[in-house]
Amino acid sequence: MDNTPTFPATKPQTLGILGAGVWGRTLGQLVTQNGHRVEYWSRSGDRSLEEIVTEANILLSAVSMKGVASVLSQVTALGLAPDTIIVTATKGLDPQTTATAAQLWQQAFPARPVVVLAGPNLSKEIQQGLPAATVVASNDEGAASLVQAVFSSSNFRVYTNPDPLGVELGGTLKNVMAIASGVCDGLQLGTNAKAALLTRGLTEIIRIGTHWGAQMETFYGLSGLGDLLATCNSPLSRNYQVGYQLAQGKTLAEILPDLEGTAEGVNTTQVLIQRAKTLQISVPISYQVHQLLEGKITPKDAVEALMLRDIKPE
Ligand SMILES: NC(=O)C1=CN([C@@H]2O[C@H](COP(=O)(O)OP(=O)(O)OC[C@H]3O[C@@H](n4cnc5c(N)ncnc54)[C@H](OP(=O)(O)O)[C@@H]3O)[C@@H](O)[C@H]2O)C=CC1
Ligand SMILES: O=C(CO)COP(=O)(O)O
Repeated sequence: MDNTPTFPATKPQTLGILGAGVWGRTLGQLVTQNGHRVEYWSRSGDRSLEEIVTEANILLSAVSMKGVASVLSQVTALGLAPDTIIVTATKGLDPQTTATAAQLWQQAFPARPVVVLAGPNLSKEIQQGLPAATVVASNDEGAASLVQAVFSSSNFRVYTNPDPLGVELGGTLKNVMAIASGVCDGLQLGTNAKAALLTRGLTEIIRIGTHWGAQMETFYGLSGLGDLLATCNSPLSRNYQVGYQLAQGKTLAEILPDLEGTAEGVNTTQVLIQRAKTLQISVPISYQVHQLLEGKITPKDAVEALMLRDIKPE
């Protein structure tokens, strides 16, 4: 029996990748290896956004959250070809609206398929060709299947999912818990503490996500638990690095300039607390991370505050 893996055949696609940062270039590397054409757009690049948008069958945004609204308004002004599919790989919350990136893209292009790509995807490991898996989620099954075919390879196993909000929130909210995990390891609190933190952190993510309208089961998948485990247990994670260095006594102003790329969890925490307060959702771990990022408490204060909360059933 021939064990050569067979992947869904798809004719060569042209991907326009917005945001030639760490993740954009890593994703571009994956699809180039699969025989597809990639054109990058970056503010410092030599290709115009119009050129990239015009040529793309698939327009993939790997822009960090702080830039999504600006890029989106430029793309909206240009317009898209009728059959262009939008993929968003951003893991963040918009500071102005608290919306996710996919929600902003879908609001701007209501009749067009929007696919969310998220999973346990530390870029450096993927750049080394190490095996990984991810999820592509959309309300449009055909669009998700096409993106699945474009990215699938022997090193990158891609699953589809019909809950784009749950997939995106899993990847977004885990970054808050990654900061907390970095603090946990930076204070050398041990494996028991880390296990308790991740377990309660997943509960908090599910509470927020289902309140937001996502499906509970999505958070037990690759984009939820999977990405939580990868990000919270790796010094490759920028968000983990933020927490670890805060535990060592550094300030955010000292930490952020030295990071490679963007630690989305800093902005996500700020926006999440704002939204949780309005909606009165209990987010004890996120709240302590916020207090820490604001410089209002020390890492040890945060741990003590969580341990001394009123006792309750699990
Ligand atoms: N790195 C990783 O391991 C992973 C990252 N992600 C997510 O991908 C997203 C990007 O992360 P990452 O690539 O690491 O971050 P980087 O900081 O390396 O890249 C961010 C990109 O966003 C672009 N950008 C930022 N602001 C603007 C703006 N105002 N206008 C236009 N472009 C802008 C930058 O463009 P320019 O080049 O023009 O400056 C840059 O290409 C984040 O949401 C992250 O959570 C998801 C999975 C893995
Ligand atoms: O999203 C990621 C892994 O899935 C990358 O995590 P960081 O943004 O914390 O580096």
